[in-house]
Order: sequence, then C-alpha cells, then structure tokens
Amino acid sequence: MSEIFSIDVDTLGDLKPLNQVVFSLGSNQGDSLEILQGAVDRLAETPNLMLVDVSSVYRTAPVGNTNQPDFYNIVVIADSTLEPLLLLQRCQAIEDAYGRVRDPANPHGPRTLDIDLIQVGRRTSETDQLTLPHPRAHERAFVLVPWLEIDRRAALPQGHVDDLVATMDTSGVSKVPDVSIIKP
Ligand SMILES: Nc1ncnc2c1ncn2[C@@H]1O[C@H](COP(=O)(O)OP(=O)(O)OP(=O)(O)O)[C@@H](O)[C@H]1O
Ligand SMILES: Nc1nc2c(c(=O)[nH]1)N=C(CO)CN2
Repeated sequence: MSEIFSIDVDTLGDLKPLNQVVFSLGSNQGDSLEILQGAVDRLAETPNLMLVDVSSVYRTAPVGNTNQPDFYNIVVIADSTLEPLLLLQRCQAIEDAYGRVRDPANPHGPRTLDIDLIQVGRRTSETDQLTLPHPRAHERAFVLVPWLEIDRRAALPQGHVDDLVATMDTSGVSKVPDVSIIKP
C-alpha cells in the first residue's frame, strides 16, 4: 500500500498567498492624464505585483468638498503577494513622487494624485492607518463605475458592485472619449 504524505504549511516555504488588489486613482491638479499614466507605470514596476487591468478614464464631479475642479478617475486591478500595509506604503510613495501635498486643513481638497486601496483579496483591516475594504468605496460612483467596467463580478461587503451602481446617482461620472491609460 502506498503511503500518503500530508502537505503541511512548511512545504509552502516563503510562498505567500496571491491576492487580487483593487486600486482607485484620482487626480484634479496638474496634467492629470500624464500623472495617472505615470502612477500606473510605477504600480506596474512594483516587485511582486502584476497589473491585470486598467479601466477607462472617467471625468467625475468632486465628492465631499465640491468647491474644487472635476477629477479624472481610474480603477486598476492587480495580483499581488504584498502585505496590505506594504501596498499602502507603495501607494503613498507614488502619491509623494507626483507632488501630492497633504493639507490637514483641507483633507478632501484638490490633489495631483490620490491612490486608495479599495480591496486586497478578502483581507480586512480596521486601523486608522488602513481600513479594508475601503470604508467609503461602496457609496462612490467614481470608484464603482470604473471598477464594474473591468470586473463585472466585483463585490464589496455592502453588495455586488453592479447592484450598488444600479441604485446610485452616476450622473457625475462620464467616460472620457478618445483617451486611455496604457497597461505597461
Ligand atoms: N483603504 C485605504 N486606502 C488608502 N488610505 C487609507 C485606507 N484606509 C485608511 N487610509 C488612511 O487614510 C489616510 C488619508 O488618506 P487620504 O489623504 O488619501 O484620504 P482622502 O483620499 O482625502 O479621503 P478618503 O479616505 O475619503 O478617500 C492615509 O494616510 C491612510 O493611512
Ligand atoms: N470625484 C471625486 N471626488 C473625490 C475624490 C475623487 O477621486 N474623485 N477623492 C476624494 C478623496 O479621496 C474626495 N472626492
């Protein structure tokens, strides 16, 4: 009779689970299209992260502080073995590289680049530094409309993204014709 060997965790060695990562990128200062392309290029260069898809570019009415220019928003999907906090640090380093200025007096104000982590596989986090899934994603058409475009099966704890989009006001979100961000 042949012996059956069990596979224990040790056989995984340094292998880490692969998570689908959803990023939301926005810009409403500077050359937004060039900045978004640069940010996607920088994400693509990140070790242990593989870009899967990039949405169309959407022009979106500002949410929160409405006294600022329209945003350009995209959603990017990647596969990664990186820990969520490392992904957040990478997002912030890319924001900084594109001249992001954080004004504590105007937290939702205009910015050259904002990268939010919407979801990292099924990982959850509830610290000040990182909340996962993103706590406001479910109510933001500028996140859900581009996300749904590239993943018809997208879902959040609050429901399937197609159902959430069907019941929200998406009038402030429109696809920008004739431009696209290239997936490197
Ligand atoms: N899922 C997340 N993605 C990005 N930042 C997060 C997340 N959860 C918590 N944060 C924290 O939020 C802080 C503020 O981020 P940021 O200045 O980009 O906020 P914001 O984009 O103005 O607002 P919002 O969080 O509503 O999108 C960051 O320093 C970060 O530590
Ligand atoms: N349209 C739009 N509105 C916003 C955006 C954004 O990216 N697009 N980001 C915000 C802070 O994360 C606040 N409001």
